[in-house]
Amino acid sequence: MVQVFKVLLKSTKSPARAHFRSNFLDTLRLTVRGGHGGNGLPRYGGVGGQGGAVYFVAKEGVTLRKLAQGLKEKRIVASSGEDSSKLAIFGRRGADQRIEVPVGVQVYDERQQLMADLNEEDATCIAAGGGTGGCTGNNFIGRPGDNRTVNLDLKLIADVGLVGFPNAGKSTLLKAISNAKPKIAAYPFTTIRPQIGTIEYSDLRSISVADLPGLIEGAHANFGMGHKFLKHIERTRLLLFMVDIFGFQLSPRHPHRDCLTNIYALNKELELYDPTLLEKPCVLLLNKMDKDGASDIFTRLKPNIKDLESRLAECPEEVRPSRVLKFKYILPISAKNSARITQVKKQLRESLDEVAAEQFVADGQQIKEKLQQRVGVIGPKIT
Ligand SMILES: Nc1nc2c(ncn2[C@@H]2O[C@H](COP(=O)(O)OP(=O)(O)OP(=O)(O)O)[C@@H](O)[C@H]2O)c(=O)[nH]1
Ligand SMILES: [Mg+2]
Repeated sequence: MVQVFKVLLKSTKSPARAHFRSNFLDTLRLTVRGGHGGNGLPRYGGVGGQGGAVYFVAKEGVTLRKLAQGLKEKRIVASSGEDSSKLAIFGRRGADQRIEVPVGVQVYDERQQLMADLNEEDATCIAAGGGTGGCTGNNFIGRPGDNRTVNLDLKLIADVGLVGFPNAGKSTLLKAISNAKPKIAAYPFTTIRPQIGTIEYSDLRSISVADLPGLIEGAHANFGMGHKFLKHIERTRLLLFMVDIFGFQLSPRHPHRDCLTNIYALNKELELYDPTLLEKPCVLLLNKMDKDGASDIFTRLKPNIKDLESRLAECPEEVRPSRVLKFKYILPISAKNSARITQVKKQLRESLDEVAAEQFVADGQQIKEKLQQRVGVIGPKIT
């Protein structure tokens, strides 16, 4: 495996290397400690102040890089509670440490257990609680606060996630349909960090689209920082697959794969990373239709792309998925010439509405089942 990765690194020149060196920060490890509880005063029954807590608050506009740069050290300690004294029988509570983190951060403890998913503005979680102040229950000796290492893992939240191999034209499309201004170039790995663009509709509705760096085969096994990017797909509601109608070849050392095989290969990467991703609603765009010969390829492959099962047996084994994707729509486009861009926008909106309607029905069903369980056998039947 390592060997394959080395070959891959060698064969993909500077842009790929830039990709691997990318310093986009989407994880951050911090040590957090709640303040120590103040001591009580046994003679007077005085209670020590509670130690301060370290807590995280999700805020738009904050990035993990800014957060890391703003911290003096990666250890955040809240203040201790004050001891009880003759003049202050109830010791003052220690000051909290309030840390702003980006919206979309998940907080994990040292055992990789999820502590909190801060997926909306102002969502809050206590990372380390303060120690109790000294009182009768603890012989008037203040307790230490929680002390742990936490991992902040940022997963972007967007309505739509763009998925494809490098150079397919994902960023070109994002530029054409949204307010984003991504870098576009004729070599793989131009996009080295996820970027979100917003599509504005005339009725003031807006949809967010995440442009993700191109995947490579083996991304599921973390080649090409695959996990770093695949994880962002998890939180999108719709996957927008994009392939070059002429196929793709990562480097002369790699096989050239036609458009159909690339669809299978993307399918397989997602399946290996997390098979539940295949259940997400998805749309397929076949790009670069402006180039000579594109229509012929499209006409030839269209029936097979529509029914991915039909040629699955001929797909090379290393990229053959065990379960194929079911696209809601398949659209041939030219992102560069903005051909069929209006249709893409329309389809994305319609597909998201369908997803929302399906979710609504599913939620309703779930509520009904819960009510049914509560009412039990003696209650009225809910229809
Ligand atoms: N002819 C043609 N070229 C296109 C089209 N869309 C994109 N390109 C070209 O394809 C190349 C790659 O485009 P990008 O938008 O950077 O591709 P990408 O998928 O974002 O690539 P990565 O960021 O490396 O994953 C650029 O040279 C684009 O000008 C298209 O519709 N037609
Ligand atoms: Mg790009």
